[in-house]
Amino acid sequence: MSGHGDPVPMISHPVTGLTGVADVPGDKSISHRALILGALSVGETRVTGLLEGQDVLDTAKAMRAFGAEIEKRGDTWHVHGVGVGGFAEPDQVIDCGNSGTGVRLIMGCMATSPISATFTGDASLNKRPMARVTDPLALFGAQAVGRSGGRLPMTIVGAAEPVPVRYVVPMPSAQVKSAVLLAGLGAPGQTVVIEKEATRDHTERMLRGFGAELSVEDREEGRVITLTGQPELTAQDIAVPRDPSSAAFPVCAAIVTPGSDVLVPGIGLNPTRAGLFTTLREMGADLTYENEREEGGEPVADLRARYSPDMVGIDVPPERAASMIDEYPILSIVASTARGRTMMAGVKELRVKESDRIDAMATGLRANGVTVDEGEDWWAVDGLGPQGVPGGGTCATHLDHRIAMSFLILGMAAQAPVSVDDGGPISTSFPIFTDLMHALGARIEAV
Ligand SMILES: O=C(O)C1=C[C@@H](OP(=O)(O)O)[C@@H](O)[C@H](O)C1
Ligand SMILES: C=C(OP(=O)(O)O)C(=O)O
Repeated sequence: MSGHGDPVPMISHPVTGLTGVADVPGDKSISHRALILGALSVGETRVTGLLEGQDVLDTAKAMRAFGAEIEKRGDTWHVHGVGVGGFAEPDQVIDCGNSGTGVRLIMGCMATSPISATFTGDASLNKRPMARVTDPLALFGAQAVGRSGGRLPMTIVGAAEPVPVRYVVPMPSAQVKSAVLLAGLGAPGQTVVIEKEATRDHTERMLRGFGAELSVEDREEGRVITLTGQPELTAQDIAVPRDPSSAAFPVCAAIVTPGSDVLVPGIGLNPTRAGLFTTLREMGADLTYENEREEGGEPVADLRARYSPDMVGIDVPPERAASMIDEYPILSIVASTARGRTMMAGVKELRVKESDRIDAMATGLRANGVTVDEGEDWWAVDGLGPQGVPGGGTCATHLDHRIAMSFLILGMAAQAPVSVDDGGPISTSFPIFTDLMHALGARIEAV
């Protein structure tokens, strides 16, 4: 359950000299998948470094409702799976809280079992589009009945005799790709998923790691992923790398706050996730990769970010969007303190996240004295230069963790404090955000 209680208004004051080491939590995408694939395996999967954010805790609860046993002992999460085809029918509604990843991946993995389940979420998740997942699940033989416009609450009746599917994903979405692949596990024969633009590939990497037969080919039609259904997945030991999407916040805070020097160790730099860091370096950020290495098959480095007073606006290449899709809110904050215009195109997916992120950021930036232009699939921020943003505004976060964290970082580098109406959702992905930023020298308070 999201457990989202009363709004938590917060204020962030201008500061200088953020310094220290920022140990950010585990990767959210990999944490969801570790629990789901553990539940679909035979044996005991052990997970360390799991993100204990509300989104992932809601996925753990859902996996228990389908029959997996999950418990934490010491620092390790133990998942006793039921095997592919072994899901039980839940006797309660599955509440995925605020999490698009949770609900869409779980719908996928139950859709080729002869069971039904009803899904719901919080006020944000219940506005988000689900037809993008239920359309391909119907091809396997599953049925979905939800609210109008394909919204939650929604019941999925799994296919009793699933057939394999060949599906071209119509939008750049790792959640849709993953839902189809997870459904493909329960269907006999080969399921083929084609994506025109590469999105985060954790599902493919982890399915292989759990023993599935899966191949990926780059062809003219796109990235062609072929999965052989009905495998026996084998339990694994997983060390979850730290989340680049969470690292983005202390990294960007250091870049915009005078006198800062922050080390963010052990960050996964999978190329399908690292677009923000490339973009920041192109804008002139003093951001270096130290101690580059491989961990669990993923490239990892310690990120060192220092105050960067010579940042300039750039055109962010649209083909980079999928590799930094969750980072546009915080990029727009950095852009507001750079010199010149930053153009962000090819980003209409931002309109269907926890909030309409273009609208939420544009409105909040304007309330703090920044000029923003926008169209359906693009937006542009006119930078005011270092310490040039007046600040002083209050920003609506619309149950969106990334909007809340982004504006709290603006407050550190603006001329006057910046407020958010609700910092509560931060705990969905980055429960230690406020403590971690305080340890670096930030001044964020609940008001
Ligand atoms: O697969 C995943 O773990 C995710 C995919 C992305 O969503 P879309 O697939 O909707 O782009 C991203 O925004 C989300 O935070 C996590
Ligand atoms: C979009 C996000 O998550 P989800 O889609 O899982 O709610 C996010 O964390 O920025």
